[in-house]
Amino acid sequence: MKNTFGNEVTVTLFGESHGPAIGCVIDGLPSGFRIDEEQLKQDMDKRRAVGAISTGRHEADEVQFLSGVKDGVTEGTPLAILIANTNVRSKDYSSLENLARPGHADYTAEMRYHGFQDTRGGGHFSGRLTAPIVAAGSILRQMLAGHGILIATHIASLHGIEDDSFSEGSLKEQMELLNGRAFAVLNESTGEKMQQEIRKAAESLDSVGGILETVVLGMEAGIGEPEFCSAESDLSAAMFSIPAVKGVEFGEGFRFAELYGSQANDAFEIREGKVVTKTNHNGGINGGITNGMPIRFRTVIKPTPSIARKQETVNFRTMENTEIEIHGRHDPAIIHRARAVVDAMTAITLADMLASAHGRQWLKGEE
Ligand SMILES: Cc1cc2nc3c(=O)[nH]c(=O)nc-3n(C[C@H](O)[C@H](O)[C@H](O)COP(=O)(O)O)c2cc1C
Ligand SMILES: C=C(O[C@@H]1CC(C(=O)O)=C[C@@H](OP(=O)(O)O)[C@H]1O)C(=O)O
Repeated sequence: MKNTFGNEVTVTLFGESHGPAIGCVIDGLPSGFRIDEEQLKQDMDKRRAVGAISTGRHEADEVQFLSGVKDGVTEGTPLAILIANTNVRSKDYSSLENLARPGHADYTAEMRYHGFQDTRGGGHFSGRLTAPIVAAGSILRQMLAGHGILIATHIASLHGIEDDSFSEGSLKEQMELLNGRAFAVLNESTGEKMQQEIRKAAESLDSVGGILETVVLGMEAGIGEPEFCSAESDLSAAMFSIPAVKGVEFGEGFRFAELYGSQANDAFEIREGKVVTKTNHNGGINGGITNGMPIRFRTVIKPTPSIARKQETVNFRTMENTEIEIHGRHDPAIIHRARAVVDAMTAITLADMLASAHGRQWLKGEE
């Protein structure tokens, strides 16, 4: 099983949705970093399910440190995080046994694990496994913040409803605003419409998806590798590790296809003694290496696969065609919760890249 991400700083995930607990082990951390547990709780709360726009499976998502932390300070040894599963309802899955939920991982899990997988609540494939990712990401994001690196994500669009765009002049203020919001939109009245759209989908026994847009400010130039471990490859590998992510694009992304080179290029200039670009169509990365401009990428989150409508499927043990009706507790949209996971995976990836360049102790603010 390949459940470890990273090189210098690694995060290993474990657990199943209906097991006793889920968690992760973070290795390669610097020693002597004081974790802001209040900030950690706020980050966990951004992913937690609340209200009618999320799954009815509400959990406290309380983070327990099993090792690697003494008196709130990292020891530099493996930091093990445990989050208890306290609200499982496994009977929801008894009528679904051996049926492949369309869009979910039940059939591929069967092919990969030969009948020994636990598919209840999505098993190891569950969105639930993103809770420890957010915990690990929060700790690393706190370290990056000490170096002036700021990460923020908004719901750029949800089922066709578009949020306002980031504006170059007030990027930092917009990012701070987003990080303080439970529902990550720049325009709150658009946010209301999006939440209405999620409730509408749930009422019609359906689900919706959308696009998340992430910006990273304060990332230095010169980080990354030219080909295989390019900044784009590492960040997209991180994004594709998040369940329900089906596409990632940097800068103008697929819109580059419609542009001339003269429109796609970012002209350079010297501003206050620094090399900058006048535009940022390339999303802060050239040749796989950061260029010091804000990193900008978009991630598409598909509609939740488990919907209550009747669907066609198969029983993969009896090899018969059949129909499936899913009556459990599911998110009518994943996107507003996935935003915290995208931020976390961004922090994990950038912390790993920076620790590879400068050494792990640099992360806590030492050269
Ligand atoms: C935060 C979060 C919550 C999720 N909630 C659900 C859910 O309630 N029901 C569901 O069927 N899938 C949910 N998913 C998505 C599935 O886990 C995912 O679609 C499935 O594992 C198949 O993987 P794939 O979509 O990447 O191919 C969630 C994902 C995330 C990130
Ligand atoms: C519990 C969470 O989401 C779960 C993700 C999920 C899936 O298939 O991904 C299926 C559901 O699990 P259950 O059927 O046990 O309620 C969701 O509730 C969570 O994200 O914390």
